[in-house]
Amino acid sequence: MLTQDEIKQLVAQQAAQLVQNNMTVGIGSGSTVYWLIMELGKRVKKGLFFRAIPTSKHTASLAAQQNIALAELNDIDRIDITIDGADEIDTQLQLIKGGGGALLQEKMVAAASRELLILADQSKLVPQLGKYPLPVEVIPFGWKQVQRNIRETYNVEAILRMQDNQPFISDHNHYMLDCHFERIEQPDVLTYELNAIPGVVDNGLFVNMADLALIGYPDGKTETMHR
Ligand SMILES: O=C[C@H](O)[C@H](O)[C@H](O)COP(=O)(O)O
Repeated sequence: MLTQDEIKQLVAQQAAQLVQNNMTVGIGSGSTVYWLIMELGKRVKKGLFFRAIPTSKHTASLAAQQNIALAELNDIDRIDITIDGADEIDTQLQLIKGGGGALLQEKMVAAASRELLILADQSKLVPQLGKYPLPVEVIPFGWKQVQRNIRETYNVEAILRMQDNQPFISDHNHYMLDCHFERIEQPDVLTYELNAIPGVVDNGLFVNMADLALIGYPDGKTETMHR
């Protein structure tokens, strides 16, 4: 039986084979994507050339260490494929992302992509989104008003994410509220409502964005899901 980390490596190895010469590729963030970057680094060493649009500072730095060519989202027209992880995936391939704090750039890069492929181990598959606390990225000014608004509107806990006893700061200098919905009945409605609250920058629901998901299992099998 494979460990969770070995499953992440397995799906990353398969996904890395999809990258072809001269493609423009969005590279997600997180521990699954770490293995993707390592695999792509090996292929770059053997002569593969592609442009990567990173979704976080951390991904940019890992990719640079692997000699992967980086490009800015502003400098390209369309991205051929983006490969990313997720915190939860439902059967319709709706997602919760942002557990690592990178949801804003991830969503922008995904939106500019012809195809979004999600890599995950089976523990991320859920019948309904919401057990994983939904990250909501907010500007620091007046963030408690956003917290109060979410608490009162939805009767859920919205907890300020902390790191080293300080508020967690995203790559774009925002705070993160982790919202314990437990059950999200209508992700399409919720994402719209949350993003309409003044002070919210974006939230971790990725609705109708993923085209494919590659799911890995402890027995070493993988499954491709389509939306
Ligand atoms: O902000 C982080 C991203 O949305 C990640 O893709 C997500 O948290 C999954 O990360 P991991 O592969 O480490 O479980």
